[in-house]
Amino acid sequence: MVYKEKNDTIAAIATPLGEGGIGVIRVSGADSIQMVDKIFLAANKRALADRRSYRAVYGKISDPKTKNIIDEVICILMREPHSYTKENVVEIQCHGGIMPLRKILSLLLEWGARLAEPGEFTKRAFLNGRIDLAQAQAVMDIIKAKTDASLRVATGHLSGYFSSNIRQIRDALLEMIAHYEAAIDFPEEEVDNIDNIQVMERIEELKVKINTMISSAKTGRILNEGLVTAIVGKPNVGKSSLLNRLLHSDRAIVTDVPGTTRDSIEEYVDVDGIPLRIIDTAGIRQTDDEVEKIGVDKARSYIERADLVLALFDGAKAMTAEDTKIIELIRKKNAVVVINKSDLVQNLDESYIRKQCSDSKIIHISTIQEEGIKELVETIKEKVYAGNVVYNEGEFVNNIYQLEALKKAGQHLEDAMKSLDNDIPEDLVVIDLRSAWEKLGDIIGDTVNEDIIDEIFSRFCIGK
Ligand SMILES: Nc1nc2c(c(=O)[nH]1)N(C=O)[C@@H](CNc1ccc(C(=O)N[C@@H](CCC(=O)O)C(=O)O)cc1)CN2
Ligand SMILES: Nc1nc2c(ncn2[C@@H]2O[C@H](COP(=O)(O)OP(=O)(O)OP(=O)(O)O)[C@@H](O)[C@H]2O)c(=O)[nH]1
Ligand SMILES: [Mg+2]
Repeated sequence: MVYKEKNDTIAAIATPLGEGGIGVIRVSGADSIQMVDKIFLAANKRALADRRSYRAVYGKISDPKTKNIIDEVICILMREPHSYTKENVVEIQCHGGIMPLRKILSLLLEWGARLAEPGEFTKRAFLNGRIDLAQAQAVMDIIKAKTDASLRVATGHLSGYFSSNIRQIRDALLEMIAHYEAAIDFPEEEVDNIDNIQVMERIEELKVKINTMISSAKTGRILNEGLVTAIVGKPNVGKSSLLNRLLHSDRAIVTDVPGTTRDSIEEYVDVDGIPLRIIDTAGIRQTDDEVEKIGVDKARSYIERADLVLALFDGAKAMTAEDTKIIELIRKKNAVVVINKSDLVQNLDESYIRKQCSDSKIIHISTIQEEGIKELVETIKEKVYAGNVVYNEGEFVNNIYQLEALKKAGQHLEDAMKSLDNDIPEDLVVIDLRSAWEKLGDIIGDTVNEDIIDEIFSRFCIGK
């Protein structure tokens, strides 16, 4: 890789700004230890420069010019290459308020440090070879994770699980490329004759692996961003009650007046590790009320946009024209039919729903008695994980950048197969194989260009 980064000394506040127990300022670069020594006085008077790596040293930060003491702190010393960035790192732990943090940072800037860009510490960890690009992106996913499952995906990526799958495919490609190149360069020599059929079989295997990863991206995205779940149904069936039940709180207003919910409400909820973005919609019916009409239109558009629709019916009442309208709207969607109020005497004829929505599961619940909620949650989970051949969460593709690179790599392999099929000269096959190898390299940051790297790290937070 032809990518050079100045290794000047950078500093940033690494903890959120607010009131907290402790705040951390991070300094990284060749001069970081000498720089901190200028403003830090250890209780035992020894300079950090004389201390061994991975020491915590108690002392005070003061302004060398005014001699004013700013805060009492603990400094942690990590010498290169044994630190996060593989450079000399000092972390200053002060009291967690904005004044000590800002004053210490500005002193460091005054004494020669440069303010770190967002993600610059992790970028250095990447450029200095501690982690690859997929692992670096996982660091940010860990910080952003909101549920157990999304955290598991991210830690799987950070531990290199995902990257090693990519590396295996790349190694296999490189072996094929080398073989072909030897045959092209030394046609007279005793290079093993290449059996194209055998090569095609091996490419096919690699393509299956890539496609498996591509198909995991849908679940990966859901675990990262949340499953957009719309609760729809005619007025008064208990949509808002279900939202509240899943949220374990009284978020939405529930009354026995049909048409209570006028606008859609969106809430984020962790359902057994799966992040759901639940939308409680206005009951769908013919109405002359102008405001309610807008709600109904919105409900329709949510059915279109949602990843999953929970279609609610009132089990205690006979089917109405409004119910059949709902059925018509959800028939071809990824939907679960939920029949509510199972605690009451049942009057709903389900056979029509069963016939019309033959692909949808039907679940009976009572939001009041909390019946069937567990089964509903299990069904949602099954839907999220369905169709994945990958079972280890650390292998899920969870970002668009990786997905696009995988798709392009798959396309190049497809092209290589076509060329082989049509007896196109081997040097052209090699070009396709090499393009696929390069695209996979983008994912782990082996072949990727500088602009893309900058773009990726610019989305990180400050101090990371
Ligand atoms: N205080 C602190 N906590 C942190 C970090 C940090 O940089 N500082 N991390 C990041 O932001 C994460 C941990 N990641 C890290 C990864 C490697 C090394 C490191 O110094 N590795 C050395 C020494 C390992 C050893 O003693 O065996 C090495 O691998 O050579 C430090 C943190 C989360 N917690
Ligand atoms: N018996 C019984 N009543 C329920 C159940 N779930 C909801 N209800 C009642 O049904 C009525 C309507 O509930 P909501 O949650 O407001 O219904 P909604 O579908 O949001 O209604 P709109 O917002 O008007 O479209 C309320 O009186 C609830 O207490 C249930 O499981 N059993
Ligand atoms: Mg409602």
